[in-house]
Amino acid sequence: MTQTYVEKIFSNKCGKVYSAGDMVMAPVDGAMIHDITGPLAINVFKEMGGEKVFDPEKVIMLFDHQIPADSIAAAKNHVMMREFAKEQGIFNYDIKEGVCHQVVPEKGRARPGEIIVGGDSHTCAYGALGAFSTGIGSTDMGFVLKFGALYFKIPESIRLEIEGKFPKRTGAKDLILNLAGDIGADGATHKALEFYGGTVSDMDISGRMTVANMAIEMGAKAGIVPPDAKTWDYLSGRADVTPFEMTGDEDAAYAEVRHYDVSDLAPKVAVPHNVDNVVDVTEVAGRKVDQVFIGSCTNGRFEDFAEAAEVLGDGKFSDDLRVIIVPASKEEYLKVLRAGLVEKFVEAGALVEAPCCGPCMGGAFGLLAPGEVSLSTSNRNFRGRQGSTEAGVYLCSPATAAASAMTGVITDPREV
Ligand SMILES: CC(C)[C@H](C(=O)O)[C@@H](O)C(=O)O
Ligand code: SF4
Repeated sequence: MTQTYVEKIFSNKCGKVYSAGDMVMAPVDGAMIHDITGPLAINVFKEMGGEKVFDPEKVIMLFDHQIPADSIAAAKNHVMMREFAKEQGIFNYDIKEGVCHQVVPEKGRARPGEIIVGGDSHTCAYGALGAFSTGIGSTDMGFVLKFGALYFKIPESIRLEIEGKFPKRTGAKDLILNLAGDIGADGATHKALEFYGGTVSDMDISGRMTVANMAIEMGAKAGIVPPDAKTWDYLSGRADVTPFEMTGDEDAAYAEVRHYDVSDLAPKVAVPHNVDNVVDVTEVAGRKVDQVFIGSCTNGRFEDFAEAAEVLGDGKFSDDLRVIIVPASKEEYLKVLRAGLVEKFVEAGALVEAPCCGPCMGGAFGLLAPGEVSLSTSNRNFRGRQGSTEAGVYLCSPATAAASAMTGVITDPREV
């Protein structure tokens, strides 16, 4: 019998052969809570009569959205969660490590074949390491904290076969924006995306994280790259793992198989106010930008900043806009720092901030005024996402962001 990768994960975890569509109560290997949704989940846990969490070692707690506390309400949430962590014996990364979706993989807390849930929609990011990981609501999270398991309807998978070599200054972000444009914001609702093909094998873990991260922008429950040597390499020294082989069978009952060739891919931009509103950069080139944000769980890694730095060369950022650079984690921040990129970006005119979500969600800082335009390497451009509902957010790759930051208008990075 053949199975998709997702069907294999659930069958292994639940000890019986299951297929897409089946409802199962599956144990979770990890439950991530952060400063925004964590307090709600803890309240639900208590309302359910919860006294002790199912396993403190499997609960991952950190603060990333509003750090350091940007309001009294945020500070109170942090206090409440710190107390809960202490009382439950949960290790709390607090404000020290960075954005949840970077920190969880980095700390070796998402592994191939595991089922991980998180109180955040981009939890699908850990699919980059072959885990079935998905975002859940706070009521479900309260239940998970108590019981360590959750009802899942095993999703059907869409098999994506990606081939070809990325042309100059295009990469993982352009690919996933292209897929979002093609599949649409609800084209994969209740399904999982499974990524295969030479392009995906060649992609480093950073690129796979960019791709898996945005699966939810097509409505998908998960976006998964089955493990290979790169996955095990990334995990060695981070987690106690023994490599194994597991992949979706080619002739499994996929909802759909789609083929893509990236050899002719152009740098892509998602235009306000929807992620699937995707065009080639050439179509919007020349539009004025007020703020450039390079960071977030989608593109806040060393590889992303190295790409931006390569485009920047010895140049400067335009005086007509603000450039905000925020590494996604302490580990990534230190890599950027040690490579001399912080100095380079600061000299070029950027603000480099400590690891956090930053302007991505219009939470802590870097908000836009009415009429302003942001160019952002993050994953969402909904109306009001980064401040005023009268502002516009364009999404792009770090290369496009850097090229545009130098000119002050949306710029094709291939021309810099
Ligand atoms: C605050 C949080 C619940 C939210 C999410 O679930 O994704 C945020 O991280 C986002 O990116 O919109
Ligand atoms: S960086 Fe943005 S997308 Fe990622 S978790 Fe934070 S707010 Fe959500």
